[in-house]
Amino acid sequence: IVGGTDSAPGEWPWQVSLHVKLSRQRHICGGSIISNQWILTAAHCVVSLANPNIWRVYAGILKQSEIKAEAPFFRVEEIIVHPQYKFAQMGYDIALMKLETPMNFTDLQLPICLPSKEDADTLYTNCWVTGWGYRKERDILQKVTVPLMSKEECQVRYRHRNIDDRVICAGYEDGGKDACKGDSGGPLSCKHDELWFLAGITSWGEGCARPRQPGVYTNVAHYADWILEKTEA
Ligand SMILES: Cc1c(O)cccc1C(=O)Nc1cccc2ccc(C(=N)N)cc12
Repeated sequence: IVGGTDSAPGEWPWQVSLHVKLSRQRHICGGSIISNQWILTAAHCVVSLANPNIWRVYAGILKQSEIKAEAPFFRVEEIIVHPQYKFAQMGYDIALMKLETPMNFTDLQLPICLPSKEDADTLYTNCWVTGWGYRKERDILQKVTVPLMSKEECQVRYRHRNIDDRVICAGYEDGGKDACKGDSGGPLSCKHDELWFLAGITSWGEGCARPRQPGVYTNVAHYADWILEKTEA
């Protein structure tokens, strides 16, 4: 996150940190709790690390420094990448992780509401992106508020890309506040009528926090059917 501030404990209880343990262990991406045994993240986070056994899901944490050898984590039973995913800039940047054991919800680990297909054109006016990503891997979970941008304007900013209703763009004309690498897979959380909705999944952007180069997020409402089909099976 660029230009953000420290989050408070329990402020984003659906935010998880996805770690991979090979010879060493490190944070790879963010993710969101959408039920007691499903995490939603970005396909580009998992597609080259498709073995569920190397992943560790940390929930209910605020600081990466809380993640010590004895810190509890959830193992991953299954990873489902969207079948049409090729690379982030082409869309379909969405993936599901099924936890080996369902989690108990606490004040520090709770699901976020999924938008329905009909919510695809809701005009959210209070959206935040969170993560432990660049600049400088941060210890405390960072948060920054970002205004949503129209598809038309976003297409102008990314004229070599196809910006359609499968993505949401958000950012400032003058830059300075944005998600960045390492925040990938994490939530774009929008508060609407007193409830928080998972409007987007942090996907890509040209650099980070550059003027006129907004962040691009997977439009979760567009994939509502796919998520239900895969998680209700
Ligand atoms: C390619 C790259 C790096 O190597 C290091 C840092 C950033 C980048 C980059 O151009 N963009 C990015 C690479 C990977 C994930 C990203 C996620 C969000 C954003 C965003 N601006 N909202 C930019 C990303």
